Amino acid sequence: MSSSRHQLTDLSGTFELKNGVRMPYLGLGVFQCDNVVEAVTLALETGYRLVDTASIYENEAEVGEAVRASRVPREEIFVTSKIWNTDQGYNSTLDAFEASLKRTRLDYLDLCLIHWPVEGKYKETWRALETLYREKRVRAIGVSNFLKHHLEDLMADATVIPMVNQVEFHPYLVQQELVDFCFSNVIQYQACSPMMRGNVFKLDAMNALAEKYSKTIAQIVLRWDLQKGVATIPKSSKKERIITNADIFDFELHPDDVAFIDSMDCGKRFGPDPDNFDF
Ligand SMILES: NC(=O)C1=CN([C@@H]2O[C@H](COP(=O)(O)OP(=O)(O)OC[C@H]3O[C@@H](n4cnc5c(N)ncnc54)[C@H](OP(=O)(O)O)[C@@H]3O)[C@@H](O)[C@H]2O)C=CC1
Ligand SMILES: O=C(O)C(=O)[C@@H](O)[C@H](O)C(=O)CO
Repeated sequence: MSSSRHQLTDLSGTFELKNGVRMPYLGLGVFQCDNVVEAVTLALETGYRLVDTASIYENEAEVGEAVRASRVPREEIFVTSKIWNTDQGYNSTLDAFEASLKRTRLDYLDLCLIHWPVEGKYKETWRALETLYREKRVRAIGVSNFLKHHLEDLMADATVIPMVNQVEFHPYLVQQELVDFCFSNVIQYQACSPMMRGNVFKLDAMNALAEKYSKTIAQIVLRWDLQKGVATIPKSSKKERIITNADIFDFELHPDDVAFIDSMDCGKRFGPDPDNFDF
């Protein structure tokens, strides 16, 4: 996937989901963010139009507060939340969704994801998300941390194909086969932990690329995401970083450098393995 498919001209840019809803390329992740209202407010002022939260992050209320107080109209902001593992199942998902919405004090969510593929539960969870989607309580539905076999299993019974798969994605974990499967099924790939939970800043090879382009390592890795057609949700709670992380629309990585970053893939995760998690 190259930049030629997308213009990648500015921070207001979006990927079109299978149902026509437009999802911003880049958003602010707020896992373990200690100043959510301030960070989301600044991000929206900077031009970010997507915020990624989850019930387990225990900050949906702060995300909603910042979104509601923003000068940016609600319809221009894309809010994602997720159904946590212990809430999976049909009725419990409906309840968890209502609880999330209540905490945000928003009228709707833009995207709701199954957070992890809990065996024996995720199909019923999906059926509940399909209900919420049909009832127009949420503009798009998707999954997170789903591998190809989880997606194939889910899609065998689904009436709505997931619109997004949010997955750990960075230079050490590309999972190209999963990326290709999602692209061929029009499931938008979205990178979580795009900066390897901070570990990308230790890589000499990324530092060399940053020097070559006179950019920061964060800007290189986030630009690589977009040139691969992958949406991305970097987290920072620091003012300067929230601003500079989004400054990725005035340069283009050469295809050889995109391929070079691809070649760093060694299958290393910084988060849990979707086939082996216990929470
Ligand atoms: N669906 C899922 O299961 C998961 C979803 N996510 C989502 O993805 C988001 C991002 O992933 P996350 O795991 O938080 O990690 P990231 O890969 O985004 O890395 C965040 C770390 O990088 C640091 N950082 C950010 N920008 C810079 C910079 N320019 N220079 C130096 N350091 C920087 C941050 O520190 P500081 O804040 O101090 O700047 C923080 O320590 C989450 O917030 C969450 O929304 C994440 C994990 C799993
Ligand atoms: O951030 C998330 O969305 C996650 O699910 C993970 O961070 C997960 O909670 C984890 O890393 C637990 O160790």
